[in-house]
Amino acid sequence: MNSLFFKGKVRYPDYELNFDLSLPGSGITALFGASGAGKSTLLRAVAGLVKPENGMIRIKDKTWQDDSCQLFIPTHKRSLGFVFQDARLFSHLSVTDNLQYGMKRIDTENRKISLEKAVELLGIGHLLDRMPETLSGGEKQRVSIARALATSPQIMLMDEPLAALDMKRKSEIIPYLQRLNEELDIPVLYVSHVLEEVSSLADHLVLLDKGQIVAAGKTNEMLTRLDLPLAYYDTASAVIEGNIVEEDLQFYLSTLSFPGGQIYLPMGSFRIGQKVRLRIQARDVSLTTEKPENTSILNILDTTVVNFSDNTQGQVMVELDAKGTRLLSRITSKSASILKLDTGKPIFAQVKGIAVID
Ligand SMILES: Nc1ncnc2c1ncn2[C@@H]1O[C@H](COP(=O)(O)OP(=O)(O)OP(=O)(O)O)[C@@H](O)[C@H]1O
Repeated sequence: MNSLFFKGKVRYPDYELNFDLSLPGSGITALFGASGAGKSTLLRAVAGLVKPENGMIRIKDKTWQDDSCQLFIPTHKRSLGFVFQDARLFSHLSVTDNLQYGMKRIDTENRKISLEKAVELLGIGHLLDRMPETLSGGEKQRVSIARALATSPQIMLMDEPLAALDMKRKSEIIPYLQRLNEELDIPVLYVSHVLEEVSSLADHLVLLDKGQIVAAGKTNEMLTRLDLPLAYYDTASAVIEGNIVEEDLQFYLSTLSFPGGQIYLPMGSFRIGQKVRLRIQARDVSLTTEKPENTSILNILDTTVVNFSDNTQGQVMVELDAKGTRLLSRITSKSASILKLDTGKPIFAQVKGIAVID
């Protein structure tokens, strides 16, 4: 039973959250939605901090709540690591003592992640003797994540862990979260309302709105679905994953291969074989029916039109298929008319800008 299963209803005087979700038991799953959508409430229901009605909360082979047999495991007996927006470290304890505090509560046989491993994964070895008040916001948050990890939890629950940090600190922490995801087999539920954060980190995405689950699925499929609002954000983008297969020292370019083709990237510090995730914004993809020659745009992908949106203020969003990988392109409706856009039509996607995520 390698999956997560959450079902139930949480009722407040002016609000109701309904959920019935089956999610993969590994990777980062983002709970995404506007303020008040119910993301934190769902996380709290998983943690047992609120008790959903008709509830079922199952983490792989462990059942934490099953109302059909009056089972409810209280929060302190659930093996979970909770990370909040503010780090909530014990101010009178050093970093080491903060880390040990959580760990000591776990029986020796259940300690699967050593303190050293948690310290190494979050890169906080140089901070161990410091007191929390001497740490930056980003450092505090890394300690707080390490403290949660050191309890060897069956699941990590993160409630907007980067929200209190500025952009620079955010981008410093994201690689640690990615590493944690690659190296440990602990599922993470990650609450966020920032699309870029979700597309950088999440393998799966649950979209919530006004207490309802709108849709759930793999991140790129969700980002590029034209029937969901994510494709209409100003920063709407697709996320692709591939491997670095070649380096061109003359032109200082690396080639990334993914199922939909090849992409050239500035060489940077990639190594051959490295897995790389890229974000391609819809506004950076233009379309042409003829394969362009003599163009300064290096990345041209062979695609098919899957679907396109109605004309909204002169703009059309186009969903493209590059041999199984979905991309988005935002063009003007005049361009759509010139291109005689139609579903199933083969078309070349010219990618003008790419952001390397990791
Ligand atoms: N203890 C409570 N009592 C009454 N209403 C509550 C309680 N906790 C949350 N709510 C309401 O439930 C709704 C969902 O809140 P929740 O915090 O889950 O949303 P969210 O999606 O996490 O939003 P945000 O991004 O603003 O944190 C809100 O309308 C909120 O006012």
